Amino acid sequence: TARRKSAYKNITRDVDPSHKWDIIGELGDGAFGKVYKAQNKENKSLAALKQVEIKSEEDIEDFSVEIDILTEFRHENVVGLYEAFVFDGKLLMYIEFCGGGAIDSIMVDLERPLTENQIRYVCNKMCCGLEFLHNNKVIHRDLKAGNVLLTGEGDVKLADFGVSAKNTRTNQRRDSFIGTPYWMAPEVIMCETLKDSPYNFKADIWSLGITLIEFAQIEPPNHDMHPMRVLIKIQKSDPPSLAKPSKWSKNFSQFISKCLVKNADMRPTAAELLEHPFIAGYDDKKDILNLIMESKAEVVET
Ligand SMILES: COc1ccc(Nc2ncnc(-c3cccnc3Nc3cc(NC(=O)c4cccc(C(F)(F)F)c4)ccc3C)n2)cc1
Repeated sequence: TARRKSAYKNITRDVDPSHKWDIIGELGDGAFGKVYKAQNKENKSLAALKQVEIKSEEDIEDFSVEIDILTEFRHENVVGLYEAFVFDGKLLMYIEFCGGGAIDSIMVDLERPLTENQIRYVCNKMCCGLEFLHNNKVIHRDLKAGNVLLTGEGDVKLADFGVSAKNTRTNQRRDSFIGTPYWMAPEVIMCETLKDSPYNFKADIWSLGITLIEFAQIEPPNHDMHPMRVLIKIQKSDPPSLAKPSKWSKNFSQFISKCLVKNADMRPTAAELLEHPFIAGYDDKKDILNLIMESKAEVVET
């Protein structure tokens, strides 16, 4: 099938990756497969390596969507794929390594939320990445602080460590796997937009709004509720907002309220959000660089 061809296009088969890449550490045991830190033998560049057991061609199909997205749609605010291999019954993906890690881990390590200026910078870059993905018909589906990576140079990269974005292009969902509910837009839960695709890209705009509250408060709204209860609450309740609005600028509260509109059609696009005074032209990475230095220093101490 055409799809199978594209899977080959971006995957190197029957070549042993260890000729090119050394494994130099472990990044954690993800929801599926293991994730390592790897270094390119020639140019010394660093990668995050995900290895997954491959039992059948079907398994490769699953990952080919993700590999096609990361290979074909390259953007400075989306993680980049160096290369993918199928070798010795395993699929291996080498992703450019982001030295700062994920923003949820940074907030947990430092035991504090981001400042408003850090949020403005990260939000601006997330909207750039989202605009790019949406223009290429890619819906992220699982935006949250845990899927926003920082590089050592203070760049912001959208990632997806979950299972949701794999079928992005085909919109077929192999299993009716439902993502983490806290960030889920009302219509995604309701699936009222089922007539076209279960999601449209405006769901990412809602999740962006929830992620901004998470940046400001370390946890998303309703984090203390049971996930099943949250599904009902998100549908029934008015959109959430900042717990202590007086702590934040009017622009910030207003930006969030523009994202958190229950009617998806009334939500702005990422491109429109880039014009909002909260983030328009805000490009000062100073505060984010300080955050990364502190977070790295903190790790060294412990
Ligand atoms: C514990 O401390 C750290 C320190 C640094 C890092 N840095 C880092 N940098 C790059 N990737 C990773 C990573 C960590 C755990 C699991 N996977 C990681 N990257 C990765 C991402 C993907 N795929 C995506 O991010 C992805 C998949 C579908 C869609 C999309 C998007 F929509 F965003 F384009 C993105 C595939 C394979 C890998 C190895 N981790 C992580 C943890």
